[in-house]
Amino acid sequence: MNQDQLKQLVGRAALDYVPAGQILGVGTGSTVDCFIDALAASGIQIPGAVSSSERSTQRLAKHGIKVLDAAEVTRLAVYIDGADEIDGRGFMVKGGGAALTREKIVADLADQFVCIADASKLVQTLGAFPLPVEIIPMAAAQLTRRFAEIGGKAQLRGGVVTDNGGHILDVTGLSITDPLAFENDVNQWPGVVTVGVFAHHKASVCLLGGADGVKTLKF
Ligand SMILES: O=C(CO)[C@H](O)[C@H](O)COP(=O)(O)O
Repeated sequence: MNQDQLKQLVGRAALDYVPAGQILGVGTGSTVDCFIDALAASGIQIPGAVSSSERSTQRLAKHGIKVLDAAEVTRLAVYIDGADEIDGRGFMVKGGGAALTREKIVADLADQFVCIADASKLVQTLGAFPLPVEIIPMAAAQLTRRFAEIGGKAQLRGGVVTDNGGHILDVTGLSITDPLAFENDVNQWPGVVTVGVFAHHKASVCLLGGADGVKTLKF
């Protein structure tokens, strides 16, 4: 199976976690696109979804799935989203699709984070994938220097403006051995909107698609 087929496989597997009759949190990315398509085809009835991006909102709406504002809900049982990297403890790097801030906001509303990913996303240590950081544009130069101080090389993602009007720095050269401390630390830097380490909002479950099918990792 190629990567696209694995994404479709885990997208379908995630249907088992959809709480019928309840509002669902929906992430962003190509794996989530597969999930949204599978959800629409499944016939599972939900009253609506809280979406983490304009991209997912459009796809949900295209399928006739009602999209609710985050302010309309106080709690979600389940949030389903992809990841750029996930480690053996459920800590993740996210934001390859530039939706990390809204993803963290929707994840914060949810009791359970179901990560759907192909097996290439499972890593020993976070950091090989360039770490996305949403920033206030004015802070780009100073934040680039701050990342350099901890061994990271930050590059502005050209031509990208997030759904929130922010910019994205992609940071290479990091080895994130303590994701909780790293997230705490970088979140304090002025100009950082959201760092793409999801440690405080880690996965509860990961459905990992590989050659042998879907493996369920619980954290
Ligand atoms: O964090 C994300 C978007 O901001 C995505 O979940 C992450 O980039 C994985 O994307 P894909 O499913 O396309 O591999």
